[in-house]
Amino acid sequence: MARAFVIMGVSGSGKTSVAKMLSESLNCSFLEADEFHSQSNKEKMNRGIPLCDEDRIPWLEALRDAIGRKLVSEETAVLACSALQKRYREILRSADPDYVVGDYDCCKIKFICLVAPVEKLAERLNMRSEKGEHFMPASLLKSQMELLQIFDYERIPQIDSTMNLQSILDRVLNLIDCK
Ligand SMILES: Nc1ncnc2c1ncn2[C@@H]1O[C@H](COP(=O)(O)OP(=O)(O)OP(=O)(O)O)[C@@H](O)[C@H]1O
Ligand SMILES: O=C(O)[C@H](O)[C@@H](O)[C@H](O)[C@H](O)CO
Repeated sequence: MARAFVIMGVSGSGKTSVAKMLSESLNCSFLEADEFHSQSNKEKMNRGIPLCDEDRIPWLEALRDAIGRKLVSEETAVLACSALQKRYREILRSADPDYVVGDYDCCKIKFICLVAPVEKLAERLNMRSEKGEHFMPASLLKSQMELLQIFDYERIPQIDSTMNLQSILDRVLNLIDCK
């Protein structure tokens, strides 16, 4: 059965790195949420201004549609996406046409959250910005951490993202039972 695995978490938690490796392991498509942001969203973040729901909702809807297209064609996909709030994840979950709100076990959209201490995340983001590799500044970490909200009943596994990437991947593969 095709599923969509969403590697989620705040900026710098390693979503892109882990999701790419996972898609290679599963030999499936990789979707990068950053590539779905409008230019104005990226410029806003680059100026150190957190996005608001008005900025995020069309972006999440575009991601939902992209996941939906994969599922319709019976393709498994891996998505790297912050998905910080439950209401954002609900938009992504609705890519599964059979999703009944609250029935997380049956939903074909599965979330795995990467977590790390803020100091570690800031270190990574500062290093990345110095190299000019990304639009996201470390100054947005506080707002990202404040927004991250996971409810126990969603049963979203959390993985310590300070481990090396291979160990994180092994953990993810064990969790999704696809090894
Ligand atoms: N487990 C890890 N060990 C060492 N470095 C890591 C690890 N995970 C990520 N990094 C490094 O941290 C930086 C951020 O990683 P990555 O882009 O994958 O995170 P992200 O969550 O996708 O960030 P963003 O949401 O800002 O795009 C990169 O330079 C990456 O190489
Ligand atoms: O929801 C958000 O605030 C944004 O999507 C950010 O999380 C960025 O996209 C990403 O983390 C930076 O690459």
